[in-house]
Formats: sequence, structure tokens, C-alpha cells
Amino acid sequence: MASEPASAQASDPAAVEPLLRLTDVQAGYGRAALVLRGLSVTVAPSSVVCLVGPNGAGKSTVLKVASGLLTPRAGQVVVDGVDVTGRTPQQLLAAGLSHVPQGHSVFPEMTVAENVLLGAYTVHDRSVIAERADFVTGLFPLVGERWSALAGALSGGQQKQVEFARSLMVRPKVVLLDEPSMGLDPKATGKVFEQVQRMRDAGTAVLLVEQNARRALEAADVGCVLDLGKVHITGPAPTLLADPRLAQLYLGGRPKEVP
Ligand SMILES: Nc1ncnc2c1ncn2[C@@H]1O[C@H](COP(=O)(O)OP(=O)(O)OP(=O)(O)O)[C@@H](O)[C@H]1O
Repeated sequence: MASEPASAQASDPAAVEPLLRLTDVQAGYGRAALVLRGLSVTVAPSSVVCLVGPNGAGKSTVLKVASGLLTPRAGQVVVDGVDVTGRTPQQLLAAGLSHVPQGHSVFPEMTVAENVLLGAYTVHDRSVIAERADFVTGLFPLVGERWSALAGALSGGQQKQVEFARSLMVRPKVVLLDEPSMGLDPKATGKVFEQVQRMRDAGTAVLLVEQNARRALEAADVGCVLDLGKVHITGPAPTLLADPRLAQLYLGGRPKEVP
């Protein structure tokens, strides 16, 4: 099956205009206290950025602001140079942000094909849909192999691939992944992170939220540690993994050995 060419890795993420920029975002729910208190984060082209932090730090809330599910009370959301602050989820999807929520979101009684093609519901040109279906099945061969199967018959890790494939049918600039490894065993978790990197290598940037901080940082290019509603520390993921203080506080133990 045809696949679209892989884009080059950004050699210096700091030197290129980010695809997604959240600046000084404040956000919360109803009358409750703010969850995000001046949070800033950027996602460069062809990079995986991983948000880690304690339970309730606001990681999923960042993704909800980025995808328009939650309107920020202050701050700015910019996609590929365009200010999209306050736009609806549909407008943000059109601007290039695709959100894969926590948990399972496939329709189990529908086939894998039907689930994937739902991702292209805004596209009306059949040849474009076919070309994109070729692209996602090239990227996730299992999705092509199980194309006619009921999605509910797939394992949890396989269903995640269907969700990833569906999210790419809009050809997003950035995919927002909320805890993709949740509920998966270690083997399936490893595969999920391989697929995250494959999406990046095929030209889609990724903003990832994970409880499984160590595994996620191992797959990421950049890590951001959230605390008290802000990005507390940010840097190359291997640097964060090697930092003994972070390892103790957020990664559950000793730092990774650096060769
Ligand atoms: N829909 C909601 N309504 C009210 N409060 C919410 C809602 N969603 C999240 N919160 C609260 O906002 C805070 C941040 O939640 P969020 O889910 O963003 O954290 P998180 O870092 O992703 O944590 P976890 O890893 O536990 O999911 C928490 O105190 C949570 O209870």
C-alpha cells in the first residue's frame, strides 16, 4: 500500500516555528479554582512532546484546551502561526488538531474500516479518502489486515491503533494523545509507543499525556513536567530521564543509566 513520504526530523526544534503553541494559558472547570495557571508549551514539527506530572496536575486539561473542549480563561492557543484561541472543537480539528481521548473510543459493533473512515467524515472527495486510507494502513498494517473485522473483536492495543488511524484521516498537524497506554499490558504499551514514534516519523507531531511517565519519555523527544498548573521543567526527554531529582519525584525511582 502506498505511504506518504516521511518528513525530515527537525534538527533543532527551538529553531523552527512550532505547530502548536500554548502561551500563559489559564483554564479550569466552572467555579472551581483554576487548574492551569499560566501554562506554556510548544510542539515543534516532527516531534513527540510528552506531558508528565502527578495525578490531577492538569495534563488532560491541557489537551482539552488545545482541542477546544475547554475554553481558556486567559492565554493563547496558536496552531501553525494562526491564533485559534476560543474556537470550537470542530474549528480546531479543521485547523489541524486531532484529539484521541483517554480510554477506548472505537465503536465495537462497527468494522475497523467504518471506524477509521469516520475520521474522514469532513472529507467528501472519495479519491482523497482512499489515498488517506492507504496512508494509515501503510503506517498501521494491522489496521489494513483487520479492515473488515468488527472493532470490538480486537485487543485493547489493536483498538488503539484503529483510534490512531482514525485520528490521522483528517491529516492533522498535531495529534493530541491522552494516556494511550492506559489499561494495556507492557508488551502492548511498548507497541503503542512505537506507533507514536511512527506517526511522528511520518510527519505528524504528537502531544502526549501519560501516567506511564518513564515509558512515555523514552519514546518522546521533549518532556514537560507539570506541577501546580504550570510547566515546571521542560527539556529533551533523555535529559529528564537522567535527572535524579525528577526520577525520584515523578518517575518512580532511580534515573536511567546514561551510557
Ligand atoms: N470535567 C471536569 N469538571 C470538574 N473538574 C474537573 C474536570 N476534569 C478534570 N477536573 C479536575 O481538574 C484537575 C486536573 O484534572 P486533569 O484530568 O487535567 O489532571 P491530570 O493531570 O490529567 O490527572 P490524571 O492523570 O489523574 O488524569 C483535577 O483536580 C480534576 O479533578
